[in-house]
Amino acid sequence: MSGSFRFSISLSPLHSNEFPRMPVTKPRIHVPVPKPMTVALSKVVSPLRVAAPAVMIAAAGLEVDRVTEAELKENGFRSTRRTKIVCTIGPRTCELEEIEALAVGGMNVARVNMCHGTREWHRDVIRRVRQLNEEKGFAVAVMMDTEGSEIHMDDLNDAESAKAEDGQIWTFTVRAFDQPSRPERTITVNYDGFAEDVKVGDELLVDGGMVKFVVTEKIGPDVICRCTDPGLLLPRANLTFWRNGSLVRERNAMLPTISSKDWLDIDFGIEEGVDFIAVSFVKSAEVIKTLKSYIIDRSPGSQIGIIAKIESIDSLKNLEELIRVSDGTMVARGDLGAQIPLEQVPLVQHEVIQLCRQLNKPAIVASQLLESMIEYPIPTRAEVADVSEAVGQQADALMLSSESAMGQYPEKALAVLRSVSLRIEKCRREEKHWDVTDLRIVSSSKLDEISEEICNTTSRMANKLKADAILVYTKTGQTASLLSRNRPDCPIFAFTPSTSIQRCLNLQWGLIPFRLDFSDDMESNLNRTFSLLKARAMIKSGDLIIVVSDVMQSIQAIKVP
Ligand SMILES: Nc1ncnc2c1ncn2[C@@H]1O[C@H](COP(=O)(O)OP(=O)(O)O)[C@@H](O)[C@H]1O
Ligand SMILES: C=C(OP(=O)(O)O)C(=O)O
Ligand SMILES: [K+]
Ligand SMILES: [Mg+2]
Repeated sequence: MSGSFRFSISLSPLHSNEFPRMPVTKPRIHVPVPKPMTVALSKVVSPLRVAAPAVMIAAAGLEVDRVTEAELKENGFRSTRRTKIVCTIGPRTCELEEIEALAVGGMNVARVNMCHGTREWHRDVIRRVRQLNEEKGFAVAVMMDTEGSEIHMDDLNDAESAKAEDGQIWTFTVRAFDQPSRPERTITVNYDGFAEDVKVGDELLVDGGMVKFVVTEKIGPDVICRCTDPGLLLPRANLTFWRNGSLVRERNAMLPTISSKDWLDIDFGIEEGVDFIAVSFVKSAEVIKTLKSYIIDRSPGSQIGIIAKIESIDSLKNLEELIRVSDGTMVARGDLGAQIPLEQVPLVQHEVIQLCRQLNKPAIVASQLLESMIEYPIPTRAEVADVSEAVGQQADALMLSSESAMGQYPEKALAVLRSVSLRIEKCRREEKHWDVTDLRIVSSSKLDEISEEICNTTSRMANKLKADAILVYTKTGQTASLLSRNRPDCPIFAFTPSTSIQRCLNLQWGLIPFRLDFSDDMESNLNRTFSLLKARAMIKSGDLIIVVSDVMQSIQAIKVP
C-alpha cells in the first residue's frame, strides 16, 4: 500500500448515561381501528420511472441494502443518492408487498405513527419490515413516532371524515360517549382541561387552520362553536386555540411530553426492537435524557436512537440543547405550522438543519413535501421546489407522511423524492459546494476531537483528490457520522459489525452502510473489503479510495489494486 500514511491512537469509550429510570403510570389507552381512505384520482399523468429491483448477490460476510447496491450500480457510485428517505406506513402501505414496493423504491426508514392504529397493527408492520430485511436483503430501519400530549379530536366513530359547513354550530366536549349515543355534530376532545381552558371568543383551529371555529358558549364540559372556515374534519385531527391572535397554552403546556400511553408505546417499541423513537412535542432536553436512560435501563446495550421532533414553540426555546442531547431531529412542519406563523416555518427548517450539522446530528424534513400527491400522480411545481430546497440545504432525510400512509400514489411520491434528490445533489456537486471549513468542534474530549479532525481532514482530502469513495470502519457509527457531517463530494462506505448500527446509519446523509465483521488488522480488513466490493462490482482497480477507521484512528489514501 505505497503512498498511504497513517497514525493511530485508541478511541475513548462511549459516554454513559447517568439519569434515573422514569416511573411508569397506568395509561388510558385508546385503540382506533385503522381503515383505508379513498381519495379521488382526478388527473392522469404518465408514471415516473422507478428503478427495477436488483438481484441480490450473496458475497459472504458483506451485507448491504440491496436497493442501495442497485442504486450504486445504476447511477455509478459517485452519483448515488445522498439524501435519505423516511416513509410513514399507513393503511395504504401496510401489506408486505406494499412495504416491499417502498423498500424497492428507496425507502431507508419506515415510520409508524402511534397516533393512529392499534399496537397490534403496528406490530405487524414492524415485523413485516424485519421479515423483508431478513428475507429480501433490505436494511430498512424502523422509526416509532409517539403520540405525545397534543390536543386532538377523537376518531369520529371511525368515519373517514366529517364536513363542517360555514356557520354551523358544533360542540367540542370532554365528555366520552358510547359510540351509538353520540349526538350529531359533536366532537370529543382528548384533553380533560379543554373546556376549562378555552374562553368565549377564542378561535379553534383544526389541523393548523384547515377548519376554523369560534367559541360562542360554554356549558359545563361542552364548548359550543360556530364554524367560520368550513372544511373536512379528519379523525384525530390536532386542535389549537387562539386568543387575540396568540396561541393559547395554558395548562395544556404543562401536559407531560411523554404521556402514560406513550410510555407503554415506548415499551412496545423497545420490545419490537425499533431503531428510532421520535418524540412528539418535545419541550425540554430533560425528557430526552430521561427517555434515554429509561431505554438503557430496560434494554442495556440498546442502540435505539431518539429523534426530537421540533413542532412546538417550546422546542424552539431550547433548540440547541435539545439537538445536542438527542440522536437526531425532525422538523415536523405540520404541527409546527399550527404553533408559529407559517412564514417562519422555512426559517426554522433552515436553522435546525444548520444546527444539526454543527452538532453532528441527522435532520429530517417532514410534512407536506408532496401533499398534492395524496390525490394526484404528479407533484405541484411548488412542492418540487420545496423538496429541492431541503435537498439543497443538505438535510439528511426527507419524510413522506400522508403521501405514503394513505395517499393514492405512495410509490410515485417516493420516486419524486428520489429523482429530485439525485438531480439537486448532482447540481450541488457540479457547483463544488464544499463548505467544510466552518464546522465547529463538537467533541468533548481530546480523543474524540482527534477523530473529528481526522474526519474533517479526510473529507477535505477526498474532495481535493477527487477520490471515488471514502471507506470507514466504525464500531459505534460515530466516525461515519462525523464524515457525513462534512458532506464530502464522494459517497461514504461505512462498514460496521452491527446490523442495528447499519440500519441507524441509513438515516444519515451520504452514508452507504455495510454490515461486515472486521478485525483490528486494517491491512487484512482492507484486502478483504476490496475483494468483496470488487466481486460485487462496487469498486474497480484504479479507483482512488480514502480509508478511515475508528479502530486505528488512521487515514490512508489508496488506489484500488
Ligand atoms: N396506522 C395508521 N392507521 C390509520 N391511519 C393512519 C395510520 N398512520 C397514518 N395514518 C393516516 O395517514 C395520515 C398521515 O399520517 P401522519 O402524518 O403520520 O399523521 P398525522 O397527519 O396525524 O400527523 C394520518 O392523518 C392518518 O389519516
Ligand atoms: C411529522 C409531524 O408529526 P405527526 O405526523 O406525528 O403529527 C408533524 O407534525 O409535521
Ligand atoms: K405522532
Ligand atoms: Mg406532529
